Amino acid sequence: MSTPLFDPSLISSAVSSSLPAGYTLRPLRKNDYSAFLDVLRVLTTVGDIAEADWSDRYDWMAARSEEYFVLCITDDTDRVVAVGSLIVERKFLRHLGSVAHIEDIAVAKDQQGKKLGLKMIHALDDIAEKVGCYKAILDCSDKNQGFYEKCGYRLAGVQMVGSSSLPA
Ligand SMILES: CC(=O)SCCNC(=O)CCNC(=O)[C@H](O)C(C)(C)COP(=O)(O)OP(=O)(O)OC[C@H]1O[C@@H](n2cnc3c(N)ncnc32)[C@H](O)[C@@H]1OP(=O)(O)O
Repeated sequence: MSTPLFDPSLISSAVSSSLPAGYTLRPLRKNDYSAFLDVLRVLTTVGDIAEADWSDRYDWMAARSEEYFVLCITDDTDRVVAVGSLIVERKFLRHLGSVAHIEDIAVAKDQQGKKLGLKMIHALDDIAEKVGCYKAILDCSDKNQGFYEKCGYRLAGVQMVGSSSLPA
């Protein structure tokens, strides 16, 4: 079994124990390569990522294990069925406060509707609190607003995208 991306003790035992029988919450591991990327494809374009490039990116995140928290939910066969990330942004304001950014939430199509997305958000919220973030924020499309409201989030502000040549 490969080393987890971050300290597994940060994962809420209350959320873990509320998953359906046989499902587990755990940090991303390097050997999740194709399974993790397959779930992410439910969300958006991932592209063809060579295993060596995956490995380099994984190592880069692992070297920043107090900033990058990538979580997986696995089923009773250890298949990755849901993924989600929390990135900690360190600031000067709020007495050197930190903000948690919730990113890249995806549940495999055949596993949606089992509250796995909700549990993923609750587990990430719990990590945000444990590592001392003063708030957790995310961007989502209109069609997912209701999901995040069910997770306890509320609409606040407007997302703006720059007009530069950067792809959206
Ligand atoms: C910050 C970001 O990453 S935004 C990107 C979000 N990801 C995607 O759009 C990828 C494709 N979609 C998915 O992977 C999933 O459908 C998710 C993550 C949106 C939801 O995950 P699921 O596990 O299917 O949802 P879950 O079963 O936890 O639903 C929890 C509650 O939200 C509701 N819900 C789920 N999706 C939606 C939605 N799009 N709109 C409104 N309500 C929703 C459910 O009905 C449920 O309500 P209930 O408690 O009253 O029964």
